[in-house]
Order: sequence, then structure tokens, then C-alpha cells
Amino acid sequence: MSSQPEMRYFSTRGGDETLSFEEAVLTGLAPNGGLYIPTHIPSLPSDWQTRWATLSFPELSHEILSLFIPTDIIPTTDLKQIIDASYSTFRSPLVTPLRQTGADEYVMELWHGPTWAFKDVALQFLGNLFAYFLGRRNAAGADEELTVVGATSGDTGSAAIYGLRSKPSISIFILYPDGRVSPIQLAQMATVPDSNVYVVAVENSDFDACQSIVKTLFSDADFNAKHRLGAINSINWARILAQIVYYFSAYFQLPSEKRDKVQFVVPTGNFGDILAGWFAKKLGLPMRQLVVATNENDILERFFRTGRYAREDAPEENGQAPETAAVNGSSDGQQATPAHSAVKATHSPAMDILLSSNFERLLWYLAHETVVEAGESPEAGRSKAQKTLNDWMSTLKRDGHVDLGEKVKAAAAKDFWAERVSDDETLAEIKRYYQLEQYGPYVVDPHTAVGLAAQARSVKKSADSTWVTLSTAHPAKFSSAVELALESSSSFNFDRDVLPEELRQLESMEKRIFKVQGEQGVRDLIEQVKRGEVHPTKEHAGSI
Ligand SMILES: Cc1ncc(COP(=O)(O)O)c(C=O)c1O
Ligand SMILES: N[C@@H](CCOP(=O)(O)O)C(=O)O
Repeated sequence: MSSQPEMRYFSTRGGDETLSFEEAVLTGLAPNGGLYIPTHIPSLPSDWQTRWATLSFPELSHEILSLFIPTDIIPTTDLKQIIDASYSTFRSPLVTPLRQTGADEYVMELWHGPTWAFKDVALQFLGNLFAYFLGRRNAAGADEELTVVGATSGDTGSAAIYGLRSKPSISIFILYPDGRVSPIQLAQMATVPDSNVYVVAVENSDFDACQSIVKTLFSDADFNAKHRLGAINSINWARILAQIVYYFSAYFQLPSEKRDKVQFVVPTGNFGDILAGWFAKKLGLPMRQLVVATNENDILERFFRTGRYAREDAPEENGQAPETAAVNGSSDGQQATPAHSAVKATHSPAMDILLSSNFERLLWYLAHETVVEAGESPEAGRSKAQKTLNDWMSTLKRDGHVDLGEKVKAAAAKDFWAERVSDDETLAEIKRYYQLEQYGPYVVDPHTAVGLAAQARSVKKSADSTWVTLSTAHPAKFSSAVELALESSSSFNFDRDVLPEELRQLESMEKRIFKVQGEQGVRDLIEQVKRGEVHPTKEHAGSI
């Protein structure tokens, strides 16, 4: 392999400082509110298409991850061990197998890990990575503890808990919007008995509010330093990195004549999964475009169509920006604890997100591309892009919307297009896949159905492509939408046809949650736990 420049990471929002992979992973979110991105996109080895074609998923993962993780940060044997341990928990030997659903149509099943959702692919790895870094530091005489604080709309929470449960020197607080996750998602989180796990219901909130609380705590230098916060959401670069691997895996699983014309369709919320696909493309994985599939929370679809990034689609009145229903502001243009939520509750609740964290990473690259095209060198362009991004984020925070302009929209359109899928279409798609003749019946979850409905529309726009839609969760996690879609199919029985025994058992197990109000409630809980006044036992937590 040709020698590459040293890989470091810097914040999308400015500052000359660069961090090592270890520092970027342990810091999670940059102190200035930005997200870490690599100093350069590495080159693939010239023989990757032949040499990687027969590798197992862990072997492929090692090849790709080591492009971003120097061996002085994690030696080769250690990285291999971390990766092997992370994927030994998966039920499929392929880890992320493809299933054919049409002549040129495939679904990549990403839910063969411990919590039956795609988040396991990255969070099994991130849990082992945190444990490795902390173990190494503490063995060398440090006395470090990590307080992981994350937000979930249902799937990240359980995958993070399963990735971090019982890991030494780590406690984990998962915030979810009370009443807005499915019963099985809640049971997966709240039945984990380990003493380092705290499941926190934030009352009167939505995912954006929970995510905003997390970011506000990270940006509070005193609180962050006192508790050494760690991030498990896709703001953490390691999440994106681990997800790049399955795009390569899908490529190699396809028949060779279909590989180079692949289009990936990605059910999208926080923009992490599809951003991983975009990094795969930038690395050099042949693909056409990436299709952003959103539910009725369609801020991204509106951006790709109009170039305007606007939290709400409401017309402005009297020159006023649309109401963002704010109570507490935060550093990133998001708002905490909405009095009434702009985020719609849909049949694909894990994607009920308006302000997608990872979109900021893409925006930095788009800003960078436009300044470089205007004549700046890539190096000088870096700080210009950071400044532009800061301006955009400030405008978004102030006005609730920002116009990114035709150039940025055109730059984005080279790699993406977007489709918005309604709730009715989502249910119809679940039904259609159940009724597939040659390749069915196939029961899909509502998030996958959003992707498949977007794929069905996209097929008409791009002839002769190979379609791979990412299946992001197992249907058992979303019984109400699946049962609603298939209630008229007399042959269908959810318990018999869909529900795995392991998830069925959760119903009868003891569950523990902590209910809190807003950011202050989260702060108080963490402080009380750290002072030893509260334990994750049923006496302190509410039972449900
Ligand atoms: C089942 C499911 N599908 C899709 C998504 C959207 O993925 P991303 O947030 O990476 O865009 C999520 C949550 O993030 C999810 O849990
Ligand atoms: N859909 C997610 C929301 C959090 O996204 P993340 O990928 O940034 O962790 C969930 O299920 O929690």
C-alpha cells in the first residue's frame, strides 16, 4: 500500500487543533459543538477489488478501519481482536447478508446483531473500543471513568446498552422521548439489569429534544470535565466508520456484473447510516447515487429538493421565522424540550427526527467543495468551510431555517437524491412485500418499508441500476405498524411469523426506568448517581 499522510480528526466548526482517533472517539462531540471528521479521505489499496472480494466481514472491517486508525493508536492484533469480538455476537455468519427481492433488487439485512437493529454493527464495536481505550489508560496508571450520555428514538439506546453493559469504568445514561418508542424497544432497554445502565424517560419531549440535551451537556465544559462524557450517538466518528464496512460487504455479495451500477437506498433520520455510504463512495466504492428515504419528517427531502434547510415547512408570517416551539436553546441550532413538538409521530418512529446531527458533516464537505471550486487550496479551504458552516448553523439557530444556495444544492445532488414516504405508503409497502410472489412473502419493518417505497419510486428514475435498500430493523420491533399493515392478511400471525422467542420473553421481565423533566432533570440524575445517592435498582427507578 502506498504511504498515506497521518490520519487525524478535526471539528467541523473550527479551530486548528487536530485529534488522534483515540481522542476523537473518547471526546465524541467537539467542545465548540462541531463533529469530528478525518483530515483526509484515505486511498484504497490498488488491488482492493480482488484482494477483498473473498474476505469475511471481520476481515473486511479490519481492512477498512485500519485506513482510518493508525497502528500506533491500535496495533493490528488488538484491532483484529476488537473487531472479532464485536461481530462474534451476530446471528448471521455474513453479519449483514443481502436478500434478493427482485430481478435487480436486494435488501441488506442489518439486524442480525443482539438488539435486532442496524445500530449493533457500530455499537458492538464502539463498546469494545471504549473498553479497550479505558482499560489501556487505567492499566497505565490513569483512573478514568466515562459517563456515556446518549439520545435515542428507540434503537440506538438498546444497541448502546448491549454494547456497554457491565463494561468496567463506564456508566451509560440513555435518554428517550417518553411515550415515543415502541414497547419492544423500551423493553429491550429497560430489562437490562446491569448496574452501570440508566434508562431515562424525558417527559414531554421528542428525539430532537433528547439529542439537544445531550449536546448541551457536552458543550458545558465544567459538567463535561467533571463527568468525562462519552458519546454513543452517530455524532461519534467511530459509529460512522464502522458502518462504512457494510456498503463494501454489499458490493462483494452482489453478482459481479451488477456491482458497479449499484444504488443504495437508506431509510434516514439522523443521517449517520447514509453518511457512512457517502464515505464509502468517497473512498472509491463504485456506486451510482445514494437515495435518502425520509418519513413525513421530511426536512432532508426538502433540502435536497430546494436547497433550503428549514426545520418546518410553514410559510413565514409577517416576516417572522416559523415557530420552533423552544424552551431551552442549545449551541447547535436545535431546541430542547419543545412545548409542542414539530416532530411528527409516524409509523417509523426511529426516524422521527428533524435536525439530523450528521448532516452537519456533509454540509462541511459541501462547503469545502464550493470554496475549493472557487479557487481556494484544499488546506486553506478547510477553515473557510468551518466558518461557512458556523454561519449556517447560527442562521439555523436564529431563524429556524437557512438557505444554502444553488451551488451547495447542486454539489449535494451529485451524490444524493431524496424521497419522502408517507405513513400510508409505508403500510402499503409492508403489505406489498408480504405479498411478493417469487421472492416473498417477506415481512419488513416500517423503516425498511420507507426505504423500499423510496426504492420503488427511484426505479422509475434510473434505469438499469442494481438496487440495495438497507433494512435497518427486524419487523418484530414494530408490531403496531406491521400488524396494522397486515391485519387483512388472514394467513399472517405476528407472534408466530415474526416475533423471535428472545424478544417475546422481554414482556414478562422486570423493567426499570427513570422519569425526568428536561435538561435539568438529566443533570440532576447524573449528579445524584455520581454522588452515590441513586442506583439503578427498582427502589430508585420507576418500575413499569
Ligand atoms: C430502524 C431505524 N431505521 C433508520 C434509522 C435512521 O438512521 P440514521 O439515523 O442513521 O439516519 C434509525 C435511527 O437512526 C433506525 O433506528
Ligand atoms: N434512530 C436513532 C436515533 C439516534 O441516532 P444515532 O444514529 O445518532 O444514534 C435511534 O433509534 O435511537
